[in-house]
Amino acid sequence: MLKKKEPFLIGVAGGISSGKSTVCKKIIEELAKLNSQYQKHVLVISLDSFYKPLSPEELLKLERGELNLDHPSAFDDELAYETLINIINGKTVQIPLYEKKRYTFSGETLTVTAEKTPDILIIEGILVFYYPKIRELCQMKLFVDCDADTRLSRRVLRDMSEYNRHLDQILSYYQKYVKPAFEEFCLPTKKYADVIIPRGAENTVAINLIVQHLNDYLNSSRNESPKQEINNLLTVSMNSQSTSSMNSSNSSSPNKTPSKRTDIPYRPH
Ligand SMILES: Nc1ncnc2c1ncn2[C@@H]1O[C@H](COP(=O)(O)OP(=O)(O)O)[C@@H](O)[C@H]1O
Ligand SMILES: O=c1ccn([C@@H]2O[C@H](COP(=O)(O)O)[C@@H](O)[C@H]2O)c(=O)[nH]1
Repeated sequence: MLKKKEPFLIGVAGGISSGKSTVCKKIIEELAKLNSQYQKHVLVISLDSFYKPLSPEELLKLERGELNLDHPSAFDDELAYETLINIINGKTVQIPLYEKKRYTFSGETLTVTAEKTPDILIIEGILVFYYPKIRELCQMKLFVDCDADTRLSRRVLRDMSEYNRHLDQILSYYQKYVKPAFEEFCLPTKKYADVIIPRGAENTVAINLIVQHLNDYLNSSRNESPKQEINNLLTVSMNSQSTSSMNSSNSSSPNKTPSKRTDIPYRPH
């Protein structure tokens, strides 16, 4: 068997509740529709998996609404970068799954082995394009655009119905941290996007263009054997189902490699 091509890395950024996870799922669904004998594996990782664990003191601060989880310092971007590099290099990695509701890791991990190296790897999160090393690793950068009112109303609904949070707590946290962090750290990264997607997954024109580009890339991956068919959409995230893994497929076709990336550092075991 010939060596498998390294994964094509897509970054998906956008404000809170802008529809990042939904766009990822839609891309996966549409890719799967372009069905043929070559099964393709798409892995979605959430930047949530790289939240820095909170100490008991920090948890108390969070309870008092005094800890900013929307700030770049809340994430271990170096660990996120190394994990992406290791997946790209076909190393086995453990990705911890995060539970937003409880502000902590679930204790479960997703193991990505060399055999399970994806054809397409997606990293999604509010600050994916904030960190230069992660941003520069992405071969396709998508920014999901959504107005602030819609995002806030979705956030209120989610936090109240799924996380049992109180309205006054949600709104004060939003005003104090979420909105300023969006304006200072997330929105300015929109300029790095290759594609800005208004209306998120509803934007079928944008989704179809993206899927077509990915399908061209997948069709150029001729140096591999057909993979076994796995289940369609295996959701592994404990929060908003943002870390998910699935197979899609493509037909055989021409050799075309849209990849821009040439300098992936090699990380030994
Ligand atoms: N285009 C859309 N139209 C209507 N509702 C949407 C749309 N995209 C996402 N949603 C809903 O908004 C909420 C947040 O979407 P999600 O994809 O989880 O956002 P994010 O990953 O950016 O936090 C979910 O309840 C989702 O079903
Ligand atoms: O434990 C946590 C960590 C973060 N959050 C909030 O989530 C949003 C970002 O999530 P999206 O899915 O991208 O909308 C951010 O505003 C954090 O404050 C949380 O609720 N719990």
